[in-house]
Amino acid sequence: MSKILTALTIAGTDPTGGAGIQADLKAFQEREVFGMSVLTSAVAQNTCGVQAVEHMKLSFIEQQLDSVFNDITPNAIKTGMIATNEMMELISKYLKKHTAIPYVMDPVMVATSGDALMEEESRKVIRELLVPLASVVTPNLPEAEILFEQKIASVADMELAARYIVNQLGAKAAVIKGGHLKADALDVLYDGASIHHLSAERYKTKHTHGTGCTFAAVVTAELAKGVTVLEAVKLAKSFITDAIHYSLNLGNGNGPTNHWGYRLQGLPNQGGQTQ
Ligand SMILES: Nc1ncnc2c1ncn2[C@@H]1O[C@H](COP(=O)(O)OP(=O)(O)OP(=O)(O)O)[C@@H](O)[C@H]1O
Ligand SMILES: Cc1ncc(CO)c(N)n1
Repeated sequence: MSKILTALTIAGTDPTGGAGIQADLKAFQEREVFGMSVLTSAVAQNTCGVQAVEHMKLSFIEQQLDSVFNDITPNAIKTGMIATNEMMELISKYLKKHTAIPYVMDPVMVATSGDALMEEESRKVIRELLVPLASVVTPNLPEAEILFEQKIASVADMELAARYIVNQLGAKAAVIKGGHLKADALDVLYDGASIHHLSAERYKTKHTHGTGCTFAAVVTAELAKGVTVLEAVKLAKSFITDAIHYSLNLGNGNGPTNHWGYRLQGLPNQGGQTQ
């Protein structure tokens, strides 16, 4: 029998299931990697926005990490919402003990709705503590501008930002997601050796809640299988494109993507809401 692969997400929740831990676990499952999760913050949110946030006590986050690592060592780790400096310090200490495990760092700062998911003063700390440990960092454009400390106004700037995150901040790779661009959905990857452009048709849809979480979770699941960052990111790009294309039209705001959209590839878009 082949070995069962596992992935761990360390992140916040979305009770409506489109983003955060829930999205990560669905994506892991779709990629046939056994999903595990450590909760950092419980977030009362839905497709319309964030209503309230409760942070877990640091000691309880540590206990959850111990529960996982004392029993099942994950083949890959992803972090999503880490709201405070203290959480970042704790998690970075933990990751430093496990540097052989591929680590995908999604620098979650703001929800699709515009609500803040990280304290303002932690934006510097995440650069210093977590970025250097990452196998790949997956910022969207606003997050990349914060890490790069410069405006990103062109594809050339995206390339510079990706190189900066690797060469200056110490990550092994960085993919700047272009979901917030006007033209095609172009993502720019620097894997430490070369720049790669991953482009897909931009769907005209408001249902993009949790796209970033889902994308990074697929990268994590693929890295658990031992593929290269380039292969993992290509697969994630294809997965998220289908998840957006076969969207579900759930909720009253920015709805979730379809985590099983990838399985519908080539089929007509039955309930899809892309116009
Ligand atoms: N309308 C769209 N059509 C096609 N691809 C898209 C669209 N919007 C986003 N994407 C793709 O989805 C992935 C996630 O990108 P995005 O920049 O939206 O992440 P994000 O802002 O972190 O997501 P979120 O905060 O909603 O979880 C990228 O591969 C991006 O190119
Ligand atoms: C918990 C959580 N993580 C990440 C995002 C970004 O999509 C979100 N909305 N909620």
